[in-house]
Amino acid sequence: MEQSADTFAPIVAKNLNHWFGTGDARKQAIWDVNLSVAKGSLTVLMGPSGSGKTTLLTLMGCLREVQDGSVRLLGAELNGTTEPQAVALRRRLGFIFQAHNLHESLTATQNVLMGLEVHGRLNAVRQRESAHHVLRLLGLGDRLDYLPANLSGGQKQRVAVARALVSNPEVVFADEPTAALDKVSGRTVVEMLKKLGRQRGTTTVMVTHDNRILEMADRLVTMEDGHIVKDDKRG
Ligand SMILES: Nc1ncnc2c1ncn2[C@@H]1O[C@H](COP(=O)(O)OP(=O)(O)OP(=O)(O)O)[C@@H](O)[C@H]1O
Repeated sequence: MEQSADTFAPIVAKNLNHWFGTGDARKQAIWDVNLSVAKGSLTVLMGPSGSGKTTLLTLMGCLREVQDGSVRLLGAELNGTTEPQAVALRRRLGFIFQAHNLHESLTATQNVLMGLEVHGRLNAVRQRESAHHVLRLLGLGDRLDYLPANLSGGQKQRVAVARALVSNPEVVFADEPTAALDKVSGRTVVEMLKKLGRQRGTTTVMVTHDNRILEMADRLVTMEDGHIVKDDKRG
């Protein structure tokens, strides 16, 4: 049997549509989106406010029910998936949202889901070591025991990045992860994601308006009014 690149792609969206609201208020936010994301790559979703970037990211990230069309994530079809299957799948993912705030377009439950996934594979000491290791890589080695109230916005954001990466996720979904960061820490975060892509095959899909990140992406996907209007693969 012939196997296309899609067979091995960690994320494949096909003929994906999504609506919000009901009756007269029903509005289509995603229109016939087709997207296959290669393992180990860093893909940026860009486009104007309201163009559907976050909706697409959360559909691909198993944080929103697929209404119409298909999303295959790490080999599993998300359309019609059960909650236990979704929970098992989310354990293999990392989410970096503007996480010290709640994300406005997600429900409280969806926000909590991002932080709740518990990884029981390591004992407490190893977990602590891993957490310290990632925090140090992100330049927070001297802030290990600080409470969030005593951290700056950028430091809190880097803690959120560490939280997402400590479990070695296979796919990372990030929504404006560098918005609260200065130039150097923004670059550190993206370089870390790229390094994880090279070394471990970690795949990242990121929504960003941050021009500083665009040059580091392997692929720039532009959305307008719920459609993919441009798909620029580099390298
Ligand atoms: N929970 C919701 N209920 C109703 N409409 C929604 C909901 N979430 C998003 N929308 C609508 O869907 C469309 C796409 O929104 P989405 O948040 O995906 O866009 P975006 O490109 O991520 O925008 P931004 O850059 O401002 O975050 C918009 O018209 C938005 O108003």
